[in-house]
Amino acid sequence: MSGGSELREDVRGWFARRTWQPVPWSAAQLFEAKRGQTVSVVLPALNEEATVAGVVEAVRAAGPLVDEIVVMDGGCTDRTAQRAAAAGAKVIGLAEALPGVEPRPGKGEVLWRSLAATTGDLVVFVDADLVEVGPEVVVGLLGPLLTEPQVQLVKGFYRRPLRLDSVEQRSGGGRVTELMARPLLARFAPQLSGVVQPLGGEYAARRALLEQLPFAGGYGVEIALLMDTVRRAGLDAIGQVDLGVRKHRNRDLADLGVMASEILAVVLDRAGVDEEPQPVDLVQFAEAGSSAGSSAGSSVRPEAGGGWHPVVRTVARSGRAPIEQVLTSS
Ligand SMILES: O=c1ccn([C@@H]2O[C@H](COP(=O)(O)OP(=O)(O)O[C@H]3O[C@H](CO)[C@@H](O)[C@H](O)[C@H]3O)[C@@H](O)[C@H]2O)c(=O)[nH]1
Ligand SMILES: O=C(O)[C@H](O)COP(=O)(O)O
Repeated sequence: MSGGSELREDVRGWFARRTWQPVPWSAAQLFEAKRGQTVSVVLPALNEEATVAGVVEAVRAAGPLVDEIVVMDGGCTDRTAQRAAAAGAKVIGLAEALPGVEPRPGKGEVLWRSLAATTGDLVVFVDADLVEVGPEVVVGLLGPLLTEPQVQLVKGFYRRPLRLDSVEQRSGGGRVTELMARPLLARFAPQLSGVVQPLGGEYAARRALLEQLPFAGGYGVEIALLMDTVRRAGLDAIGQVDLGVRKHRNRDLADLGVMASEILAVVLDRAGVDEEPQPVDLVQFAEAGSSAGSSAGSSVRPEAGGGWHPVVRTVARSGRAPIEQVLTSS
């Protein structure tokens, strides 16, 4: 292991200027600072019936700071939509958000379409699988946007417990962040290495920025937004706030392998290394009788036989052009 180097000067300066810990604003102060601006909070949700209502209630507790709460139904087959609506959110389906544009799978697609389904000048994204969450998520993320005109994108950061098989470790979450995203940023976008949680699903931005950025289709969406924002607007357009502790549904390693592959493809694209990537067959291994990953979006083709067998999951990079191009042409 190597170590002991200094933080880059640009990163050290940015971290000092653009990191807020702890969050210094109250909801009431920020409500005053809105001055006519409106706020939409978007919860992307794919089968989150166990948690979505709790997240909606947490956002509602931010009071009049928030003008609309939209749960984007990413194709749920459970009771997410009913529970979100009962908790007070507007629920919008993918096709409804952008009629005439065929929906594609993936989280980035859900977020991209949410821009067509909402109107706020400021847009806050909060994952729908969070547990033990409160209004400070929204308050914290809006603070820099409402008080620092130069800031355009605000990422949340937190301590991340890891909860597997009903056992909770105090930290250890953010496995893809530590093993894939951070090493990739160090190599291809080191000016972003001061971002504590580059993959975090809790962030806010000015609509004017989001509508002008392309959106990666799957789980590459967050790292792409970071890389595209810094290229377009510079490091000081990004801020980050300490949101305390974040607990969510921790996926299994096989699913995270797919997520990591999607992130790799997006970073290589943005870095100009692999701008026209072909779909990749990610080969993972499962023991007979177990399931290697369970999420939708990738093809799973277990081979016959006992013992260990390969499971092939195809990872294709997809993405959308800036939504302003769609909205202005329709
Ligand atoms: O096709 C999808 C996939 C996910 N989601 C929703 O998006 C949120 C986050 O998805 P999840 O699968 O729980 O992601 P994580 O394992 O938590 O991954 C982390 O890292 C990802 C890559 O940066 C981010 O997209 C996530 O927000 C971030 O929490 C949840 O509300 C999902 O229901 C969709 O709506 N559609
Ligand atoms: O952000 C990440 O690194 C991935 O979502 C994985 O998170 P987890 O290790 O907390 O499940």
